[in-house]
Amino acid sequence: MGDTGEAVVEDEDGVIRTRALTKRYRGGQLAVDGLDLTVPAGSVFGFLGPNGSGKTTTIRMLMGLITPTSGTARVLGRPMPRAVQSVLPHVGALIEGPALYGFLSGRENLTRYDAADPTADPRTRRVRVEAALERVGLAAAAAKKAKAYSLGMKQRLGLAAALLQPRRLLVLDEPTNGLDPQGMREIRGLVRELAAEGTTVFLSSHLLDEIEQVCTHAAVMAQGRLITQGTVADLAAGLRGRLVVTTPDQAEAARVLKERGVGDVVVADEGRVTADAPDGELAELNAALVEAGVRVRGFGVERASLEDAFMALTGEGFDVAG
Ligand SMILES: Nc1ncnc2c1ncn2[C@@H]1O[C@H](COP(=O)(O)OP(=O)(O)OP(=O)(O)O)[C@@H](O)[C@H]1O
Repeated sequence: MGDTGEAVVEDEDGVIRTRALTKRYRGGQLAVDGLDLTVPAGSVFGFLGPNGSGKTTTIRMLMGLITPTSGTARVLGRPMPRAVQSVLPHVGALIEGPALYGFLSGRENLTRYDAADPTADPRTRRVRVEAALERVGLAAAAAKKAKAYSLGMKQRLGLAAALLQPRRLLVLDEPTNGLDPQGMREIRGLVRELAAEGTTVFLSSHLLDEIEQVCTHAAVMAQGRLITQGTVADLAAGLRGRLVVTTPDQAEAARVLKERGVGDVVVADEGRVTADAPDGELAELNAALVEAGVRVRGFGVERASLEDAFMALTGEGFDVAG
């Protein structure tokens, strides 16, 4: 809306930056509550939270589709929704499933998308469309009608549409939702490739392992609020792992561990004894167990997962289903 004069710049404070971003829907629902988000350039940023935690609402504000109730959002250094016209050409988005014409082929759908972009040169349209089809692995199925596509193929076609132009930022809302494991792998592989080429990718997910597999950074949402954000490694490392000893001699193992000053020793199920990961040498502890006659069948530290981090932070489980 008029604010297209300044060039889009790389904001050193992040490709996406929100401050106290808040959305209260008309019905009174506080969907996003005071969100401060910083997405570094070049990151694959996972926006994680259970269903209804405010992810889609945030993405819709970032893309200028809805107006915040209060607070600010900057994308590529420009304020949204004010600078929507200068920002969106640099952003590829896949939100709530792509809108496709079922009676048109994949290729024809992409051609339509490209033609709807006033900045796209019609003379090079064919080349762009073929390159995008190739990119997402749909070249062989390009002549098929979109209604005959599987969910995964439709999702890939949506991604192809987002990739018709080189993008600085890709915003993907639950890109693997409803896909089978093979489809998920393909989308994740594509995300990794795009990131390797320097595109910042912001993707929402309610799947913790997905975030752990593809993201460098993550933010965790619950009930409209940001719980934490940072590198995925730091989020999990913020929690110490658990020592896990597998043995038929659980009571004796527990006694030895306590004697050695190991904290929070718990006799668990399946012949396991767990405890805080110790500071000292693990081999010595193992030797002490063996020396005391404990039959050690397994011994090691289990790394804390993002799911552990989420539970530690919220005191709640994560709805990994769905
Ligand atoms: N248009 C709307 N009007 C009123 N309330 C809404 C609207 N859209 C979403 N909400 C509510 O806002 C909250 C956040 O929803 P949102 O869709 O942003 O969450 P989400 O994390 O994206 O979840 P999902 O993964 O289910 O899409 C929910 O309580 C939801 O019911």
